[in-house]
Amino acid sequence: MSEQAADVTRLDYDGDDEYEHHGGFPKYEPVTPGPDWARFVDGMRTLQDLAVSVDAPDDVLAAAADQVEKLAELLGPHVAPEGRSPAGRTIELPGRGSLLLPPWNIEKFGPDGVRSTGMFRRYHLGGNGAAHGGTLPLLFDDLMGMIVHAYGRPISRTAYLHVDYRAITPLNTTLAIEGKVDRVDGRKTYITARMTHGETLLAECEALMLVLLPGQP
Ligand SMILES: CCCCC/C=C\C/C=C\C/C=C\C/C=C\CCCC(=O)SCCNC(=O)CCNC(=O)[C@H](O)C(C)(C)COP(=O)(O)OP(=O)(O)OC[C@H]1O[C@@H](n2cnc3c(N)ncnc32)[C@H](O)[C@@H]1OP(=O)(O)O
Repeated sequence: MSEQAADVTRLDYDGDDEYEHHGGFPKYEPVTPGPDWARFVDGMRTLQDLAVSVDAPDDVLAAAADQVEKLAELLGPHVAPEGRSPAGRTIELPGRGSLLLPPWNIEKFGPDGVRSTGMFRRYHLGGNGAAHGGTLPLLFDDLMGMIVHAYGRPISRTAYLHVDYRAITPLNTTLAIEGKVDRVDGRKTYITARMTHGETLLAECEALMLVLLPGQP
């Protein structure tokens, strides 16, 4: 892997210390990139699905690996510090344009809560057709972050996230996730959320989010 790709894990590699902070977080602002960004992210999601599902002959894999290496070379020089890539900041795209996040769309965003709908895909398969158990806390954790933000509190850290799995979560089916702030106590924000498939409750979640102290990582 190139040196540029390794830089993804460094938050300050360009030496820029002019961010505004929530605790130690950089300032995140929504962006509206051009249509090629949406096309790129969508294509990468298809590749994620394929990468975990193909059983291809060696010559096909060799050709695919060649192209992947070329793509990494093309993109490597364009790595940006945290908070500067459109990934995670393109609100109108599924998963805010971040491949880390499942491709869900925000439908409601306000002080009375956040709701989003979407589906888990082959990439998120756990076993026997159901979503991997780890993908639900991922989605819930991100939702909690958005709920805190929508409530008007500074970006906070998850102190705990408790998930109760109530029913098997299907793939390739539109599901909903919704949550709201239950109570605030100083730095502490208590939030509850649920994931549903129509009338069926799939999972419930309770979280405690803590406002960070100045400079806290
Ligand atoms: C990206 C957006 C761009 C576009 C913008 C627009 C839209 C987007 C909207 C929003 C943004 C979306 C997403 C947000 C982005 C990021 C979210 C990041 C979320 C995370 O990145 S998540 C990572 C996993 N998370 C951790 O990696 C935490 C590791 N951990 C710690 O960093 C510390 O542990 C910490 C800070 C949690 C606490 O440490 P600390 O020293 O500050 O505080 P302390 O321990 O004193 O606790 C103070 C009081 O909380 C109570 N308390 C604490 N922990 C508790 C527990 N577990 N259970 C019960 N009570 C607890 C104590 O009992 C005490 O209570 P009391 O005051 O009553 O005594």
